[in-house]
Amino acid sequence: MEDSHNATPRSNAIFRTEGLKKVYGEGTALVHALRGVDLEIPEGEIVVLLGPSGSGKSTLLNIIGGLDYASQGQVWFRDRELTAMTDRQLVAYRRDHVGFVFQFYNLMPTLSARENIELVTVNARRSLDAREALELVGLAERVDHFPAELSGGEQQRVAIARAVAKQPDVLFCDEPTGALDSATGRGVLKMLSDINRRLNSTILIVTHAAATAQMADRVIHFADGRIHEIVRNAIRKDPEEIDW
Ligand SMILES: Nc1ncnc2c1ncn2[C@@H]1O[C@H](COP(=O)(O)OP(=O)(O)OP(=O)(O)O)[C@@H](O)[C@H]1O
Repeated sequence: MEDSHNATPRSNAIFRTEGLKKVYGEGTALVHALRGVDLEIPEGEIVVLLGPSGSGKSTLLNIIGGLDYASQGQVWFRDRELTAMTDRQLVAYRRDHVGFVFQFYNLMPTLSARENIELVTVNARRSLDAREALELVGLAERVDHFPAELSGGEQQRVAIARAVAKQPDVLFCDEPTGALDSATGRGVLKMLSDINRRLNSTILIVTHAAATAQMADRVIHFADGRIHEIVRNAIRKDPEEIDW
């Protein structure tokens, strides 16, 4: 990644925000999606963001993930200020450091599982090959299958393999189990928990499923564009041990 602004000293936080605000729209149609968020996320943790619909969770994820711009305030990734980066630097940040997993998988329907993964690893600095990535999610035998030949849970596992193939420092997961039944969703969360252990990736999960909080190191409760409460779990449960 290219150098950007180094205004503050390094801490063990992978992300830090100060006074982060986001306003959508203009004139009388203003929406205050983030109203001043101060946050530190330590390296290597699983962090779950919970909160009512419209409280700003996805907005926060998108800004930290370099997909959207803040209106005010600052965000640091390690010692680099994301909010001071140019578009080109943000592209490099996403390419080199970040993986995304969305609710609806976002796989290319005309490409096989292998090709979907190779599409994103072709420019990556250090990547697993498609088969290795699919092995991580238990789908190595489906490497030549197309999305339409896979169940929803399997498609989400391919999407996770695609996100982790770049060996990102951080995985952003926006409602990763929102389109899945609970047993399949539990399997997907187990994959994320295993990836956190094996690759040491920091994982941020936005979800409506409150029980997911039990698999986290840290739970951020959001309300009305602000952090309402942060809870640190003494014990992190395996998704298979959680009472859903
Ligand atoms: N592109 C946009 N333009 C205008 N308003 C937006 C835009 N994106 C989000 N909003 C508004 O910002 C607020 C926060 O939305 P956000 O999607 O971050 O909430 P959320 O907590 O993730 O909600 P959900 O759980 O329903 O996904 C909402 O009022 C939403 O309508």
